[in-house]
Amino acid sequence: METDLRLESSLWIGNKRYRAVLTGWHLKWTEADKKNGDKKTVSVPVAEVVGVENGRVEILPQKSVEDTDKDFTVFYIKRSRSRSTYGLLWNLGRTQFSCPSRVLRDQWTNHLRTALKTHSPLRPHRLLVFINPFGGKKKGREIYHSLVAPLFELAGISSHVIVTERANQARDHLLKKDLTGFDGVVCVGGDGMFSEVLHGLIGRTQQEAGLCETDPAVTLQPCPLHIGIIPAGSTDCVCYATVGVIDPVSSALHIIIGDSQPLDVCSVHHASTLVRYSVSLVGYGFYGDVLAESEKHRWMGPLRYDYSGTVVYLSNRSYAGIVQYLPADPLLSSPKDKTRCLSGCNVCSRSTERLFPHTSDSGSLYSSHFSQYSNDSEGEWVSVEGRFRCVSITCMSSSCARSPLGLSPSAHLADGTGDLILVWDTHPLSFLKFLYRHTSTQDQFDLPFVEVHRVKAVRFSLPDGREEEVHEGIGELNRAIGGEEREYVDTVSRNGSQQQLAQSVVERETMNEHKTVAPILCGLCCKKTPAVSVWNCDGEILPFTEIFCRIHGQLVRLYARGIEDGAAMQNCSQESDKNKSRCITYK
Ligand SMILES: Nc1ncnc2c1ncn2[C@@H]1O[C@H](COP(=O)(O)OP(=O)(O)OP(=O)(O)O)[C@@H](O)[C@H]1O
Repeated sequence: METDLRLESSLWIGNKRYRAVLTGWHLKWTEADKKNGDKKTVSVPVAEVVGVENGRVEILPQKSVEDTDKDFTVFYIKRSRSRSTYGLLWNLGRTQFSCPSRVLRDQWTNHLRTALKTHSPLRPHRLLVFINPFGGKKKGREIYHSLVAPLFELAGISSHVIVTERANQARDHLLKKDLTGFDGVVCVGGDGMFSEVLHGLIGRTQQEAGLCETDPAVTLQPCPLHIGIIPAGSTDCVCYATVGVIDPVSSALHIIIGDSQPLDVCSVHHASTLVRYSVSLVGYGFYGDVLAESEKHRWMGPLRYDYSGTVVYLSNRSYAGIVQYLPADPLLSSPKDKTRCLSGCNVCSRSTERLFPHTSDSGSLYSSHFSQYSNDSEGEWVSVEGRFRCVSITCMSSSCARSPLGLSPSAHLADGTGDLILVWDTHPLSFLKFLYRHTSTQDQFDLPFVEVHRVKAVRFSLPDGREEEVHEGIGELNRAIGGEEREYVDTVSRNGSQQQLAQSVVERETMNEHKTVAPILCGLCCKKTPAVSVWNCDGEILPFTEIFCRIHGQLVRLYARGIEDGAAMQNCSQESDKNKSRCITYK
């Protein structure tokens, strides 16, 4: 096949002559009229060619076509470093080639298109796109139509676009409508919009497999459709943690070339109900309180998180609880091993083999049924009890622009585990040190009051005597979200119901007679300290305090590849000409 696709000839870029070679896996061009030592070669992997067009064509920022019959334009991925982020920005590279004849031009374009089909079989052809017009700065529509749609068109992807008119529309669509013919689902919005798509796709997959999502003991079926995220929200945490940059063009290019990044998902249950799915943070104590407080100040915009963080910090709260966890195999990895889960991560690759041992291709991966959890449940549960500043479970590093290394810098995207972070009650200044370390490169786990464990499942309950009081709170919260306990607890909306939830949390705080930690300072913080906090689940308040969390290894797949190591790529680009074919470099 490689020999069939091989093509070699002289081509011109401007008035310079190049020797161009298509080998099947790479398109390379080298200046022809220079001495050997001065010759520069550009090598583009075929897998990273976005499209090939006849004529002299420009796509971004505006499409323009000059239809000449001896020219063709190749579009491909070009990387650049971003000053503010760890990952690499992907831009649309473009080179216009001229041929001596139309016949040769057609030969080049045909060969390149055939090579694309042969060597990039996982590229999507048809996508279902949901745009939240109200996410972030309300620019979702503009971002999609000006930056993303032209790239999809160039790559020959057809898309069915739905601009949402209400919260949960995307989730409901995915749960109920015909999805035949789609290769993936793209959400244009923030983490809330991603969560809608996540819930819709996981729910739909289990429905079709006849599995009961609400039962924590059931091993869920991985979703067959990929998810693409075009960041257009306020925080875009999931995009940052899986692509390394928050940039719509980079994300669109990952979708186009059919990148595939498996992702672990944490299911959160209360008794026999499924409460929610999470991919980044399930946090009790500080993170729950900050979310509840911030919901009261939505009018402040993104500033509300800083304000609420300060208020909650000053109120100096800690909460009693019992945490039970099922440790993951310590021989595989550790949350303190100082490694980072980057593109091509070995730990995650080995996990794919471990989680799906009888599958060699992605098609059968989705059709088999697994028993990963039943083996794990034979392990030993560990139980700890005490007062905590916060209890957090995260399935990924949860890095973001503010905390570039994240809540758990060595967490993996797809190893079937989560990291449980326990911050015991401590002096306010020590806790401040812990929080501050998230913004620097200092190790936030290297503190005597912090523990971190790699886990498969976590159970949180309240010490004896607290349950009744909490159930009253749950009843109150359930009334706030509109009635009795439901099998599937609907906490997805960040709008009305979420505000009511926050309000009822506040009411609960002021009604509460339990005061366990003396407030420091005054004014803001002289409210009575509540006996229980709330859970923050990927930015939503959960209506239950006692929960059970289970990590489902590689339950979904994103059009992403994890964070590319910018430093390594740079070293690669400094390699000698001889080694360049091994590196993904462009000039
Ligand atoms: N048309 C709509 N009207 C109102 N709410 C919507 C609509 N479409 C989606 N939503 C809801 O809006 C919520 C927030 O959207 P989104 O996540 O896109 O933006 P964001 O909150 O600004 O960003 P982030 O989640 O990254 O902080 C989501 O939970 C989603 O369910």
